[in-house]
Amino acid sequence: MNCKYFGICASCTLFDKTYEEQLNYKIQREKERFSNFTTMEFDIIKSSESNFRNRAEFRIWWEKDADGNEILSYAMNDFKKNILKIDSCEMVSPHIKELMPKLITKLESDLELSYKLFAVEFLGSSTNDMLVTLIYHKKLEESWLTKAKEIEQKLNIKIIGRSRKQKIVLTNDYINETLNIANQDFFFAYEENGFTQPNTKVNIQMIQWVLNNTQASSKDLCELYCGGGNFTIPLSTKFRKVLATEISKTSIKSALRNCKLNDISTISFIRMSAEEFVQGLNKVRAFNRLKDINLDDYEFDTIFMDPPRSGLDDTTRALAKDFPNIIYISCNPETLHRDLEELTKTHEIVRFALFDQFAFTNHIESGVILKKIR
Ligand SMILES: C[S@@+](CC[C@H](N)C(=O)[O-])C[C@H]1O[C@@H](n2cnc3c(N)ncnc32)[C@H](O)[C@@H]1O
Repeated sequence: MNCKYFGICASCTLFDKTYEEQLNYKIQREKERFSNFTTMEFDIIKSSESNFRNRAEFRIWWEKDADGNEILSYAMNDFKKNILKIDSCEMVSPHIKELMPKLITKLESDLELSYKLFAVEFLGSSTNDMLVTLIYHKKLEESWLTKAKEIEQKLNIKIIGRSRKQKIVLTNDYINETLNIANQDFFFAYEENGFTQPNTKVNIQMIQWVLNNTQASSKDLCELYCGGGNFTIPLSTKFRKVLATEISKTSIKSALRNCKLNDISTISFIRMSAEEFVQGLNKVRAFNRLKDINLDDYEFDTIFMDPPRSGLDDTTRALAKDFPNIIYISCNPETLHRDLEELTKTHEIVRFALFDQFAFTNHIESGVILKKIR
């Protein structure tokens, strides 16, 4: 990657390798890790080599120049955990990269906007929508709002101001995204505080891979950890009905909005933790949140799970074993390996993919399709 901070900034831990070298290193590492389950060829989905992240967060660093003027810089940690001032980043999308210097110049020129500014978060879309969250260590007053509105208009972005117990939304708190999957446009609104996949091009290919490896079914899909419906909405085209659950209120709000945007009426989104949903489905406990859902109406043949780094808990793992088909997307190969120890007692792996969602870092996303054997 053509980055002047490569090897200094701690974000890209595999800085000493070319794109292909870092990818091959991760492929070999994961082949070895999962060799006790499968020796099949993995499907490999590559990232762009630079400018692939549609969200990014930077600290703000303050200092005085020789004339006593306040100078603002974006900052990251270096490998020794010291502050590293940066003026650009090769990981972020072209839109974020282009906006970074313009924004810092505007912020720096106005004390109302720059004073006690602590961090900046960018959330962009491939349709060029851009949400910028400015995080402060001070109470935001009406005077801040006026100034923030000015740069919102000048830079054609949406601004949110955050401080302790304060969230000020100037226009709205989401961005619009359109993903073209299998020649069909799917529409999403990504909430500022909800989970979104960081690498849009790899995300599109992950969804595509899941669709390619899912047979159209006259039965139903059960999804856990559904976020804002990133997989749910395209995948719903393959099933009669979908029941999808997720712990975050923000993500469920986003999922419901996304369903409307795509005019889909076959999905029910419920805010529940995976652990609670297992209790509800097994009728161990009654939940008010499930009162409008007749669980007996569903005839599930597939479970789709995209859990956080901690992977599945014991009860969710046990539940998954009852389904004929399991689709498991994982951002942590260690917990995926642990979960497969159990899932492969009843299911066989029929397809395995590695998605290089986090290029130049040690992280890699995996996808596994399992079918019931007994
Ligand atoms: C890796 S994200 C996947 C989201 C979605 N599949 C996507 O592609 O955007 C994991 C999601 O699990 C949710 N989550 C975390 N812990 C959970 C739990 N115990 N039960 C249900 N959902 C949980 C998070 O809020 C997050 O939205």
